[in-house]
Amino acid sequence: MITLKDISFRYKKKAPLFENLNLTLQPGFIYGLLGKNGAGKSSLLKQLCGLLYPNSGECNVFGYRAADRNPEMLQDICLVPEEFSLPALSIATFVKTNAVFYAKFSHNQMQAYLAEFELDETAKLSTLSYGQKKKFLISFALATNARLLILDEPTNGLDIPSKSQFRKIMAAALDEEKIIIISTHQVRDLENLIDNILVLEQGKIIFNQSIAAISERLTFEYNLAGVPDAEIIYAEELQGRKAGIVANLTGYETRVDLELMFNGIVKDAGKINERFATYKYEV
Ligand SMILES: Nc1ncnc2c1ncn2[C@@H]1O[C@H](COP(=O)(O)OP(=O)(O)OP(=O)(O)O)[C@@H](O)[C@H]1O
Repeated sequence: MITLKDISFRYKKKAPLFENLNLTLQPGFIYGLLGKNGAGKSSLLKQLCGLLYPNSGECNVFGYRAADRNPEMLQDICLVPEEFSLPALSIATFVKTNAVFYAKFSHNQMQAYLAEFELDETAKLSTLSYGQKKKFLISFALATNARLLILDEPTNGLDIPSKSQFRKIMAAALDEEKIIIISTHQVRDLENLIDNILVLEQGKIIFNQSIAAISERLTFEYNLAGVPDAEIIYAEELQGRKAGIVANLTGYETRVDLELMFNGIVKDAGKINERFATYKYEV
C-alpha cells in the first residue's frame, strides 16, 4: 500500500504546491492520474519514488519512508518518465547492466515484450525512434516486476496499433500485488484500462473515484437535447450536439467517457463530487 499523509511541499522560492495532501493507493489497481499542465502530477509521482522530499508529512511506500530511498523499496519501484535519455548501448547490454537492480526481473518476460513491440535486442537504444524508445522503457519496466509501476505519459509517441498493444500488456501485467499509476493527458488511451481516476488541480486531489463507482452513479450522454438543464451535471458541445453527464437513475451501468468525465471535473468538481456524496440516499 502507498500512503501520503499530510504532505506539504514547495519548490524553492515558489508558493506551496502541496498542502496537507492525503492519498492512499491500494495494490491490485491501475490508477489514472489526470490534471492540467502544472497541476503537480510529476511532482507527486516524484514524491512516491523518493526523488522529491516533502517539507512535512510522510510518504510511505510498501512500509518504507519514500524519502529514505531504501534499496529494498527502490527495487520495487519502476518509473518511466515522460522525458528521458538513453545511452548508446544495445537493448541487450542495457538490460544486462540494469536488470540486476531488480530482484524480480524476468528475462523471459523482457523477450516476450520486445517481441510484442517488434523490438530487436541488438538495436542500439540511441538509434531508436522516440516511440520505439518508449516501448523499450515500458517493456523494461514491466519485466522488473516492481510492485509500483509509474508511467508518465506512456502513450506519447506510440502509434495506433502500439497503443492497443500497450493497453493489452498493461492489463495483463496487473496482479493483486501491483500498483500501477499512469499519468497522462491522453485520457482516451486509458479507456478500458484504469480502475480509478485521480484528478489533481493546483496541488490538490479534487477527484478520486473508481470507474465502477462512476458508472454506477453517472451516465454519459451524447445527445442531451430535451434533457432538462436541472438534470444535467455537465454539458459541452460535441460534433454539433450537446453531450455531457447526467445522474444514473436507471441502475444500468454504462461506459465511462473519460474525456467528458475529466472536462466535467475540471469545470466543476464540486458538482460532480456532490453526486458521490448524495448517491447512497437515492437508491
Ligand atoms: N524543478 C522545479 N523547480 C521549480 N518549480 C517547479 C519544478 N518542477 C515543477 N515546478 C512547478 O511545479 C508545478 C507543478 O509542476 P509538475 O511538473 O508537477 O506539473 P504536471 O502536472 O506534471 O504538469 P504537466 O502536465 O505539464 O507535465 C508547476 O507550477 C511547475 O512550474
